[in-house]
Amino acid sequence: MQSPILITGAGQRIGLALAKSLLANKQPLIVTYRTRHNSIDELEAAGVKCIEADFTSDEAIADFITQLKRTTSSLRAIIHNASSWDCEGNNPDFAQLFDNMMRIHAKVPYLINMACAQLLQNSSAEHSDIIHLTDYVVEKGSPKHIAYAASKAALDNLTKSFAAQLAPKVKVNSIAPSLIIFNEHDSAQYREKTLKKSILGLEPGSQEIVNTVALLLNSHYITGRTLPVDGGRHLK
Ligand SMILES: NC(=O)C1=CN([C@@H]2O[C@H](COP(=O)(O)OP(=O)(O)OC[C@H]3O[C@@H](n4cnc5c(N)ncnc54)[C@H](OP(=O)(O)O)[C@@H]3O)[C@@H](O)[C@H]2O)C=CC1
Ligand SMILES: Nc1nc2c(c(=O)[nH]1)N=C([C@H](O)[C@@H](O)CO)CN2
Repeated sequence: MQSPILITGAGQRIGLALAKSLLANKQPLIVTYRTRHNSIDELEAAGVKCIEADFTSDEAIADFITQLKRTTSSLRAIIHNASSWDCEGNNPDFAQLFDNMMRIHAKVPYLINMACAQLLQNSSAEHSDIIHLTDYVVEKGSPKHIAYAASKAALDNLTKSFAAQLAPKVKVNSIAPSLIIFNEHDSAQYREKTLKKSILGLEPGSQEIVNTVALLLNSHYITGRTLPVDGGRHLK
């Protein structure tokens, strides 16, 4: 029996695309969701263990970990996807924003990884994986998303530490996307400006991350690294 893969924040967009792709390959899944999108009903009907988790406090994180450990004794992989793309322009309470960004992007992955290392070791697969979804802005910062970028940089650093600590059984890597999919509310002006930020100039869609996750899951020799998925944005 294959050990399940855990995906956090799988109710929509990239996380949901990852869940659907892995499910299509008969991979057992456990997902977290905050909002009960219709997609969660569909995943549940398809046999996915869906755990409600709004990671807004240490207690909520601990409660999720307790539920997870009641659900499985092993894990093939953990994909830390849950994220909030919030910014200083939307939040005058910078202290609260900073705490929220650090919690969802660094504290949640840190605490789950610390608590679940043995579950990953228990997998019957040759390797287990932790995959952190970071962001291109780890490389250069982001003047309009300062706390967000710093929190993703913290997550990037966790990749290196956990890779060293959990080798050789567990590989730990980051995927650092730039634009993958726009949000529904993004204006035509924002879309045009954003597409010009990379030298490939396109909105690739979630499949690009699905492919990158598959590459990492099938690798036997990549760990402690970041795979950039950014259309050559660094060359602009
Ligand atoms: N989309 C893109 O172009 C890019 C994405 N990335 C990264 O890729 C990953 C996936 O991106 P995308 O699909 O756009 O992500 P979303 O912005 O759609 O968020 C993913 C999920 O995270 C959940 N979430 C947010 N806050 C919390 C919380 N406090 N507790 C629990 N769950 C929470 C959301 O729940 P709910 O459904 O309730 O809102 C949502 O379903 C993210 O880590 C993102 O930072 C990086 C660069 C570009
Ligand atoms: N949690 C999220 N993080 C990010 C998103 C998003 O929609 N949700 N979007 C981006 C942008 O696409 C950016 O990469 C390009 O403007 C970044 N992070």
